[in-house]
Amino acid sequence: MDFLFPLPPNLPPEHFLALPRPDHGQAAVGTPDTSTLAAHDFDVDTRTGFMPPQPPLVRLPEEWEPWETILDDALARRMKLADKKDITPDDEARSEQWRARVRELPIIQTAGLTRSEILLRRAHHVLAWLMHLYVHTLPRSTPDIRIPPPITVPLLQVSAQLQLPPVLTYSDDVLYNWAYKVPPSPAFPVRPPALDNLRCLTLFTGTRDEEEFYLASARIELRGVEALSLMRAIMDEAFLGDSTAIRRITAYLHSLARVIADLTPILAAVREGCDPEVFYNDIRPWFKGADSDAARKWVFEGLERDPTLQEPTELSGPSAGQSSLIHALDVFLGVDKNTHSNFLAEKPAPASGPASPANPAPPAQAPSAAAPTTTFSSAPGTTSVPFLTRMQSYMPRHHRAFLRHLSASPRPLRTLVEAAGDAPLLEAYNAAVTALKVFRDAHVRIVALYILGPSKRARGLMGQPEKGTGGTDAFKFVKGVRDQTAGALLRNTE
Ligand code: HEM
Repeated sequence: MDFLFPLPPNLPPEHFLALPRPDHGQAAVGTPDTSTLAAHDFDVDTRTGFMPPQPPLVRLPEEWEPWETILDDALARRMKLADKKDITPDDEARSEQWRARVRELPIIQTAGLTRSEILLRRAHHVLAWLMHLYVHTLPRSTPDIRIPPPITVPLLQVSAQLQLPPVLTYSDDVLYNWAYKVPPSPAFPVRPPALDNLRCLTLFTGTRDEEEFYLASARIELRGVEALSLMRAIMDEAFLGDSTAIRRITAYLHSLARVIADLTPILAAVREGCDPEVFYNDIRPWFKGADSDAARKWVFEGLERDPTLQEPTELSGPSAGQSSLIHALDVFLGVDKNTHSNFLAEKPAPASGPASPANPAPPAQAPSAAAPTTTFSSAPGTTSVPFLTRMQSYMPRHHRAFLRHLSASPRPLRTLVEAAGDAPLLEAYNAAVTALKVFRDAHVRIVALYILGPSKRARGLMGQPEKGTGGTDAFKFVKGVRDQTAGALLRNTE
């Protein structure tokens, strides 16, 4: 399939977008190979972007069936979060029964999974889900969180292969967690799913609220696919850089602004299917990673059974802050110079070992002149790497490579716009940045509704301050990123 952004239909022949280029024909020597912007190398599909074009695998082969069975069992039991106020001794006994079965699982070899990325992805999905179920059903009185060898060993091995942290990521709960609601007709077996034709494979709570929470992101990923082809078209034109190119880039940027504008109502629609109190009290606690619980350490038992394994250091839970699409928009528009400078300033850096496949190093970050503007502690990090940069190490490695490719563009769009001195181009660039800022305005409102409000109510009900910062830091963080997006608008200096 041709990845070039298709020209709008019914263009009059004299329209500038329809004019033949003066230099069309053979590509000049040194032309950047922007066709790779959505190539196989980056695992970015022309129809589904960062989502796979075919529904993810729903079950591992026989050899790994014990993991699938015990996951099915956990989900069927509808186990309760350990810190639920209404948890009964019966609930506790049922979840302990399940955890005992996990501890008794054999340590299944993972060598046979390494032949296929798709098998590895499903294994990461299943094992990470098992680990979160195990950890968050452990009674609060348990001093340390000990993750048993039947989970630790394969999860760390699979994570090392995928170069992902051994914890639930956005790719586990969004990118590789969907199926068609209604399968496509056999005549069109590989067809990107319509936004309303998606369902999820795995849910902690089995609620529509949880499903709609993941699907909001999935729909944004799918609607955003067009942005990737526009980026490619703009990069091609930027290489040519003549006056026709500037006019075309201007038009493409207005299209990009429209695509980004379409993401905002999709985000806002999460309210129709996901109740804020259900999200805050019943869904979000399952996502917590090791760094959300200052009082208890996560101990990975069985590391000594495989000398290649290392104590993991990156253990935040899943976040849409790991969406490569939104990062790609930031990077392409050059907004990341602002937005990717948000540091965690309050927490001490966790002890971090050397980078390894299981502890993927965050992408290299150019030293930023911008001072940290917000603190953020619901998904903490090191003091030396900003949160959004760190979140890139939670993305599938091909998508990380894609972002690196994008940020290494020899002709960055923002520089081009600044240098061109062309008012319509600058206006079009600002339209795209404004659309992203408007998306983040809506996101700030969502975080207020889903986290800040419920955390305040929880505090009120308890009649005492909630431990930690509640939702305040998350709220400050997303507001900071929104303000930094607005700060990326360019002024017309003419
Ligand atoms: C009920 C829905 C949502 C809630 C409650 C929510 C909450 C949050 C929170 C608390 C953060 C701070 C980082 C963290 O804790 O992980 C965050 C970051 C972020 N979220 Fe969401 N989010 C929601 C939906 C979405 C959706 C659908 C997207 C789109 C893919 C999205 C994209 C992002 C991005 C890109 C960040 C990083 C900050 C930024 O770039 O603006 N969120 N979100």
